[in-house]
Amino acid sequence: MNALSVSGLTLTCGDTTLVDDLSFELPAGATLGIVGESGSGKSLTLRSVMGILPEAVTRHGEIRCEARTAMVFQEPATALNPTMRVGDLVARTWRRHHPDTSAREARAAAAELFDQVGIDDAVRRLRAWPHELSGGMRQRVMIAAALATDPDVLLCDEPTTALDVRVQAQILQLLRDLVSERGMAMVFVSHDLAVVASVCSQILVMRHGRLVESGPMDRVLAVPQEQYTRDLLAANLARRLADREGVLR
Ligand SMILES: Nc1ncnc2c1ncn2[C@@H]1O[C@H](COP(=O)(O)OP(=O)(O)OP(=O)(O)O)[C@@H](O)[C@H]1O
Repeated sequence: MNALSVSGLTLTCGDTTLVDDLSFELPAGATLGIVGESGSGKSLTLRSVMGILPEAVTRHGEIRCEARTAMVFQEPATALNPTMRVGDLVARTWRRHHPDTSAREARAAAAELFDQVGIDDAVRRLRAWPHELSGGMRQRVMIAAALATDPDVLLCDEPTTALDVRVQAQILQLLRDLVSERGMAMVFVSHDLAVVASVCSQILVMRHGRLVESGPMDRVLAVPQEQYTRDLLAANLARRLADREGVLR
């Protein structure tokens, strides 16, 4: 059964085509990475699924999604409301999706979610303001808020790009654990092929709003069919090696 099915998705802004006839399917519980350079249409594709496209963008094509979706964004600093304690954000989100629960139950659920996403001393941290937390902790709060809606599909838009490499690895590990524990499907967007390869078993490569190639991660990485995918792989390897030199220097 598919959690998500996208068919002939085309997005335009005036005369400009931003995403061109994109089709893909996401089986329940599967993990799909969407990669491509900046401007290739990855974020807009996710936003189409979530139903939060910018006003100027027009959508054609069909998106079938019976499953509950939740989205995690790149910049937890801007996605979090600075005037709301992080526990209140998660408890409110929980309550919106579990309307029969009391405020006390919602708070207990928020503490439980904080615990699940690896926030230490969860009950005390409920009272923290966003600015009191590190980038990694803020992203954990955003993931807890997404989980408060009991999603079947987690949509991640470059969730680790703003984080340093060590914290990035921790958040990727957390996402891997959550996906396997909850049997959730995930679509993970990144310009970084290595990041996507570490959390997803399927890959979809995009360029200029079009599908370049897609398939099982292992096959596409081992035997890329398209020159663009080969170039992406080479660029990724070069960047990783440069990072390594930086570390060794
Ligand atoms: N609100 C908008 N109005 C008009 N065009 C937009 C809007 N948002 C994005 N675009 C354009 O749509 C194209 C795809 O953007 P999108 O953000 O989906 O790319 P992306 O692959 O996610 O890149 P990035 O990694 O830089 O976010 C780009 O050319 C971008 O300039």
